[in-house]
Amino acid sequence: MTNQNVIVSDRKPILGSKTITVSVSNSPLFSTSPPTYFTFPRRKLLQLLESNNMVGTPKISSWVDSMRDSSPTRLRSSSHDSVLENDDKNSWIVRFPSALNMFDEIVNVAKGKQIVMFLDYDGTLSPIVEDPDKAYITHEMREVIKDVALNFPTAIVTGRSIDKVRSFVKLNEIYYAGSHGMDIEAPVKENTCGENNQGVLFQPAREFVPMIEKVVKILEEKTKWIPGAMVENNKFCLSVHFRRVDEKRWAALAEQVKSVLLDYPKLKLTQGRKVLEIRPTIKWDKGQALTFLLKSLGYENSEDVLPVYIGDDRTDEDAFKVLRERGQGFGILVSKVPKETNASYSLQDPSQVNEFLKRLVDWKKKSVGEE
Ligand SMILES: O=P(O)(O)OC[C@H]1O[C@H](O[C@H]2O[C@H](CO)[C@@H](O)[C@H](O)[C@H]2O)[C@H](O)[C@@H](O)[C@@H]1O
Repeated sequence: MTNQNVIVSDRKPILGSKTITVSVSNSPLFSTSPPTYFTFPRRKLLQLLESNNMVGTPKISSWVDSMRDSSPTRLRSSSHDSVLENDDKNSWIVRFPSALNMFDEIVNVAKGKQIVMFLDYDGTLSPIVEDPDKAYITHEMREVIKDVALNFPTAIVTGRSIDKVRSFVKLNEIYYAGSHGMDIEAPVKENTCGENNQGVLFQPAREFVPMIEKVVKILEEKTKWIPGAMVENNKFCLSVHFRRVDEKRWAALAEQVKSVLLDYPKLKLTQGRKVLEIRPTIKWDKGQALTFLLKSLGYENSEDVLPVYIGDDRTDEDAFKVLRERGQGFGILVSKVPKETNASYSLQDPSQVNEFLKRLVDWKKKSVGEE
């Protein structure tokens, strides 16, 4: 059986449907001429094609390559020329200058406009740590987010579940967009009886919750023999962490995740920082969540709004891209190393994010005092 004999009729159905139609001609396995069309159960056909090296889905080795490079794509530089690497760094910081150094320019643009603040959580408000359950924010960071929220509409946009991120942030005054924006809640308000009302605004992937729960259980079972692997249920999506897995076992982990995905064509894979993220194939991401929130706040077509999004991860690029396309507001990438990005400015780490937010609050208070 050779590659020339079997043509998968369309690439897309490989990802999305239970069966795949192929055309077959002059194959030793199916000797038919003229070409004949067959429809196969998806999983069976993919296994057959894969075992014959004939399928276009990425091989485990390319999964592992991408896991190795699992922060947002670094700028490639010549492996043998460290001067070029420095040049890359210098030209990168010129293209994406520090938001602290450019603070005056930023607030100049903000004059007379309503800033709306969007903040990613992990790697932006809290430093990246080995144990995802211990990604706490500092007291200082909590205080400054609270101040930001008192001065500007503020949302935390995260891959985590809202419950989890709320347990870290412990603030009621802000919007939360959890599960990569697939779960959006308004600030908690106390009703007349003194009870807290949590306002769910949008959940475009509600029907996926049972599927995610099932896949979490399956993956926990399938990865429990891999030391350090951890599966996190993010409600409308899930994460398979490999930060604490020995690199020698990354291929094995990828195999397990890939085998599960074959059974769930309505789920897709994305990647974050040392994490494989599995989520519904629906067209919804942090960028769409940002657009949704601006609309909910009444700024859909406003000229007088300045959305600012601060984030560190690949998934934040969807929001940076939306801002670039709107030609309104800007993204700030949190990174110590040059990376491909749609952001406009950069900050190095959560402590610089803290400083930037503080300066923004001080500027706002001062400008209100001057009015
Ligand atoms: O959108 P985010 O708020 O950035 O969430 C993305 C993922 O963040 C978390 O994982 C990352 O942070 C962990 C704690 O520092 C770290 O151990 C892990 O390696 C990082 O990938 C979170 O646990 C994931 O569920 C989110 O998808």
